[in-house]
Amino acid sequence: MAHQAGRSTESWVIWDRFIREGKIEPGALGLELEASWRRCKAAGVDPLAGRSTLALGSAAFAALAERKQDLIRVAKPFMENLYSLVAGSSFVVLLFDEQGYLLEAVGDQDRILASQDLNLNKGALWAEGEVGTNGAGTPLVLGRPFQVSGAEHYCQKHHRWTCSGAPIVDPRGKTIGLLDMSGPVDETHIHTLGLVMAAVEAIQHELELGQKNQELTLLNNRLSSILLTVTDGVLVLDVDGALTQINPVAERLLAISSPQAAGKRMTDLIQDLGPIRELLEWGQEFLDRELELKSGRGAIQCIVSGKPILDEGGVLKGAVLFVNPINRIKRLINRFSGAQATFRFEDILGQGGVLQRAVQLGQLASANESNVLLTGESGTGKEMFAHAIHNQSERRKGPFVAVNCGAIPRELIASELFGYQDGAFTGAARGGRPGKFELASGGTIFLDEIGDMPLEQQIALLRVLQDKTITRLGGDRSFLVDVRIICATHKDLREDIRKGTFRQDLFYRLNVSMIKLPPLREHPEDIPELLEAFVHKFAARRGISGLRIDPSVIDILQGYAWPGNIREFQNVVERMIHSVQGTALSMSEIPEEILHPSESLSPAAVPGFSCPVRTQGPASLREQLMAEEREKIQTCLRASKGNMTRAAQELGMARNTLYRKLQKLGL
Ligand SMILES: Nc1ncnc2c1ncn2[C@@H]1O[C@H](COP(=O)(O)OP(=O)(O)OP(=O)(O)O)[C@@H](O)[C@H]1O
Repeated sequence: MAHQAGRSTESWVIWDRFIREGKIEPGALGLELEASWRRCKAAGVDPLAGRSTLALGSAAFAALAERKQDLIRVAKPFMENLYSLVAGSSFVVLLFDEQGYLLEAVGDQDRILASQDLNLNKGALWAEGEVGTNGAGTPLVLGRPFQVSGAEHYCQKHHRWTCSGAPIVDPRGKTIGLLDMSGPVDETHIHTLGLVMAAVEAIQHELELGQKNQELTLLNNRLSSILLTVTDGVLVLDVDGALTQINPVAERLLAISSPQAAGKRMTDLIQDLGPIRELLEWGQEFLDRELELKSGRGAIQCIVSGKPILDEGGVLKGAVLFVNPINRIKRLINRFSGAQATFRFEDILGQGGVLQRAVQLGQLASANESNVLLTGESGTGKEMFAHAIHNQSERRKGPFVAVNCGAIPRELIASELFGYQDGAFTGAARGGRPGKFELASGGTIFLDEIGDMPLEQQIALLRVLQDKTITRLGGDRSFLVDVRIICATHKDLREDIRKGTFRQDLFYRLNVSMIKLPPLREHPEDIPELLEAFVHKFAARRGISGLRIDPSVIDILQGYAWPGNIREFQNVVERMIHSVQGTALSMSEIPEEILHPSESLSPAAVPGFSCPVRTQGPASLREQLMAEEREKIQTCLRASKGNMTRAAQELGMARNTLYRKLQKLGL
């Protein structure tokens, strides 16, 4: 080590001159070292000292050690390893944090103790600004490995040392600490720095691995909690189609436990792999295909989507399947398509005998499962009755699916009712589609306008009624469907049977309970109740309260034939409420067509009209009512001596309404 001794003497001369005169021969010292000395001088570091005077208290050090526990844990074995290479040569291996606080020391205990006068204790600060140029603080300032030997140290007390330090950086490049190896100056060797750098490299690698492991564990935990919480059944497969993982939903669905599933292959769970084959062979993903899976409780129809699992190089490593039982999907479809019955028997207004008889029959029908045929003119409340029957039946929690057979093009009725299989016809959606019968499973299907159903579909419907099974278009399997059927028609089906447009056998099957809903003209006694309810409903919508109903209004409305029945009645009341101005609903709000019905709509012109015929036609009645109203207004005006505001108050109407009425009545 003679050359080291020479270098040391040389350095000491340079150091001595710098300390005394502040001068350095150009090129006498490396640039970084010279810059470090100048920083120390500027910071007022005492060159004759060198003892760390700044140290953390035990609590602060404990907190630091806890923060740095990963670094200390990872670095410690490398420090011991490094020390073992130089054991007995009075070297110590030191670990600092990024500010220069000593975290850990491994080495010759005597040597460490001997350096206590420099305060080489854990928690002591060895930053350059504290103890001058040194093997810890200076590499931390430079941000790179650096060796400081003998008189290269700024403080004289360190001149018997050689120190090699290298910063430790995390995977993102942030300095998190420093490893230093220090020993007697006569042991100075440039390879020492190399050893330290190699150890730092290994520590960094280990830290990176640790972090990746942590990230993987985190990812794994997240994946596990996703698998535990998703509402889909999830099956993870390897490339050979063996199950590697299933979530609890899939366990319940397939009625197998995770350990049982572990030994299974996909072929054990499904007869025909279908799109799963391409998924496992080519990584071809698929969405929402209907497949039949074997569960511990038998076959279950499911909607399945599959995604490949690829490695970084895009090589297929397995697949994941998302499975949903089709019944759940059906429930969702029904919920979002509004397949729910809203009305109950309490909503059906009218205490009249004919209507109440229909209500009683409806209530009887809800107590059993028989098919119901509702007949009656349009707007008599057939659909309302169907809702009420469903809502009072055992099936009230199931879906209520309404199909208007008259509104679907003939050629689509079959696919709409019975669904279709994948590829059943051009334009059919991929994966097939369930029909209304399947969607109504567990509930009620309401076939409105059944009289409009084409003959060939009547045969198919008859089969459903007989076997309680349906076959999708293009499909070869029959499904059992558990559906209650309620039909409605405004037609005379017996007449259609005679004409040959409706099948007699179907009629008898559907007609187990027949409920005939009366036209409104057959129960005019219900008009006051209906009027009051509808007035209340529509007035509330307009924010009007306490509206009186002029008795003449009821009279006129009861005298009208209502060919559109309660639907028409309801619409008329709504229009009247929209035009009402005062605090009473009077004759002037009654629409013209009710006051002066055209011949075709007059009571006598409506077939089956059977309400008591009024002695006065609506037109003369109207004249009489108008005369009454004119008289009433004139009396009021006389009493108020022409004061319009007072007269309007007396009449219970707004001033504007009174003006309008005066005009209309020709006053
Ligand atoms: N008794 C009733 N009480 C209250 N509202 C009723 C009554 N009957 C019918 N309505 C109302 O009249 C309207 C028409 O009823 P619904 O649709 O049930 O008649 P429909 O006989 O099925 O008609 P269509 O044959 O034209 O389909 C609905 O708004 C319904 O709420």
